[in-house]
Amino acid sequence: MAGSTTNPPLKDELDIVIPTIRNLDFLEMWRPFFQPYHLIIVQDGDPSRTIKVPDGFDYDLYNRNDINKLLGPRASCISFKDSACRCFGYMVSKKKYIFTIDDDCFVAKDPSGNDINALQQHIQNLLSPSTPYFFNTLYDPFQEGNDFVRGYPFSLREGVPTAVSHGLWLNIPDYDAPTQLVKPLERNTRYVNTVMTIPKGTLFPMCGMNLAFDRDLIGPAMYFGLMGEGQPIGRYDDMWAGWCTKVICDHLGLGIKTGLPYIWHSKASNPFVNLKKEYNGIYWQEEIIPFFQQATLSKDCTTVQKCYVELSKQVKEKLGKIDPYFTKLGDAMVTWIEAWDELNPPKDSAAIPNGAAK
Ligand SMILES: O=c1ccn([C@@H]2O[C@H](COP(=O)(O)OP(=O)(O)O[C@H]3O[C@@H](CO)[C@H](O)[C@H]3O)[C@@H](O)[C@H]2O)c(=O)[nH]1
Ligand SMILES: [Mn+2]
Repeated sequence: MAGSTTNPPLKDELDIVIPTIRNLDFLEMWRPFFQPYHLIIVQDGDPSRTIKVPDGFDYDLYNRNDINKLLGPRASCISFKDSACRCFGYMVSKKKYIFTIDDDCFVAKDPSGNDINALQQHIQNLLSPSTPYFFNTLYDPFQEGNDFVRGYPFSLREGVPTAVSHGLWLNIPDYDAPTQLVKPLERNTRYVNTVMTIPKGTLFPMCGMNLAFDRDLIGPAMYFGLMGEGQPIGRYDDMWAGWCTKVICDHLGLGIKTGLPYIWHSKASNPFVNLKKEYNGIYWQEEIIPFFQQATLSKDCTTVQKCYVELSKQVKEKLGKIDPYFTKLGDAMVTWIEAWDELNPPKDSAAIPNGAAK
């Protein structure tokens, strides 16, 4: 195990958010990298269960009683019995950056056999610009030992601020249930040493298990929707957040990167249980994707909150006809923003509303 980082980057500006229904022994493997940072643990399921956190970590733990107490009636927008509950951690954080990781994700090794400090790579991704307007064929021009290739317009080489860093996974890939059922033994052994900006106008399937983002730039868009108990859909929490986030990033001129870092995903969840959770999503997304591909936001939408509320109206209007669920979801999107703004008032009257692009 690599030695702990002597000078942890963004130590006081980043929270690590972990949704959990398990114990948190996985933190032992991450200790050298995570110990300097504050953890926000969102305990899902039965609040009377005690989740044991290994000694030596600085953390806040929130269970369902805490969520209900803090948000009151607005707690209805936070999912129960689904990893979507993690977005509560994004809302209560007071830091500029968030890294979220699942409790069955461990430290992976790079091809040289070194432990990968996923957090450090995410921070590097977030602190360097994105290039959504023109594709660099040598991939991330800001990566050490790389640059823009011939023909890349110099007027575009400054790039745009990076709002999201989407990491990947070795071992158990994030497959949907049908794929998992037909390929139960498939493991991802491919380590691709690159980071890419997702081009403007292109959606992507955002996975929440190894994800980091800039709260000030895009936080209010990171709502993981209504999933789990009482809802007709599950395991589309991160997908929904990713589609809303990408439309808003494109509108506000922000970037999203995918690729490094890798984590080692250790546990395959039950494909039959997953199929029950996903089946509506698999069917509905054939209409949801065109909705997001065609979504446009007016020029008055100058903050993430305004974009998000505008999007919620379109969700109700255009997706509400698929199923009443989307009307409920559209309302929950507004409740989320109300709760976000109540917990995250602008720092001072002159400040740009939280979540607005600088
Ligand atoms: O009801 C629940 C179930 C799980 N959690 C916590 O959420 C993460 C992910 O759980 P798990 O590893 O079992 O799920 P996967 O099928 O591997 O991954 C899915 O979860 C999402 C990504 O995070 C996405 O939908 C899929 O990739 C763990 O930390 C569980 O402890 C929960 O809080 N509540
Ligand atoms: Mn998992």
